[in-house]
Amino acid sequence: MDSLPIQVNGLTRFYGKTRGVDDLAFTVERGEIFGFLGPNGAGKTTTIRLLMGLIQPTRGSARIFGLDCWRDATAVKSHVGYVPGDARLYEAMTGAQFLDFLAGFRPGIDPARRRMLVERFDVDLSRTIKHLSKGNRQKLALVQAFMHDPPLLILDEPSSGLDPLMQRELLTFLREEQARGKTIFLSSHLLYEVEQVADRVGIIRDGRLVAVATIEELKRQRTRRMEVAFSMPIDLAQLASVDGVQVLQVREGGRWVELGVSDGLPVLLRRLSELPVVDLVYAPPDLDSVFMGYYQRQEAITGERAR
Ligand SMILES: Nc1ncnc2c1ncn2[C@@H]1O[C@H](COP(=O)(O)OP(=O)(O)OP(=O)(O)O)[C@@H](O)[C@H]1O
Repeated sequence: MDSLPIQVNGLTRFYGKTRGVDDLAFTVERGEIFGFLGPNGAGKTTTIRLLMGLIQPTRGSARIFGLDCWRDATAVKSHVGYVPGDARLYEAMTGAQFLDFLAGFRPGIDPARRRMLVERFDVDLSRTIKHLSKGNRQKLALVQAFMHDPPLLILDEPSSGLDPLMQRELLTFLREEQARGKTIFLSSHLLYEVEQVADRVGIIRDGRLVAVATIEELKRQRTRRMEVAFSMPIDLAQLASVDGVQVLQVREGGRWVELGVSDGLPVLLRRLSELPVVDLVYAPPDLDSVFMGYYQRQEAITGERAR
């Protein structure tokens, strides 16, 4: 298998008149973790369903290891571990029966690997699936995707429903799989999650790819929000003069400020340490600030052209 794990070209899918995704183009290299980021309804699940050959493109193509995702869908599936966004499992089976059932289609599964995954993700195999909580179903969906040890993992919001501890465990596991040479396509609407593991990200909004960037580039684009409360009004100039810091809002007569931090955190912290801080919230990086960065840059480019 010399071909790229994923190669997408002009990929377009409409649902009647509704745009699912429009003219997507990107590749995923062997051995990388590629984050696929976008808000709800952006087109992540549509893209993944096209990759898995579950729906047909309106135009364009998607290839996995050189195979056409629609025409060669059966062959594609044997190379991929897939966690669907809405894990619809066989309700009447127990977890163990479900894994046995799937193993029937995928000969050669190593029982030790299956046991390791069940333990690691702490899956209760004895209960009927319809009686499992959302998180426990999700964990079972992870085990079935990783069980046959495929070279490519396609994961549609795999951490949804998992508690924070298990979310972290999943990210650790993905890094280990990458170290074993696996390629991972990870969709998420959580920037801070993707930032922890991905090498590159594709950002999708309203069905269109806004950008493909390395994590370093992405981090340069985004701003994080910080709220700081003080015991008395402060001189804002001390904060506003830090490079990479913007004062977004001031309330309570200068005793509460909201800052946008794109750079300069160490300098900012030194300044704050000299001020009468009583409380501080540093929000996780969010997707909106990334979009803002890209739109501002886009406007700057188009503005320059118009001049
Ligand atoms: N079966 C369908 N029929 C009609 N429209 C659909 C269908 N599936 C998706 N869409 C539409 O396509 C667009 C992209 O949806 P998609 O589910 O791919 O987004 P998403 O990024 O996965 O969002 P979420 O995170 O909410 O699952 C949305 O406008 C959605 O309403």
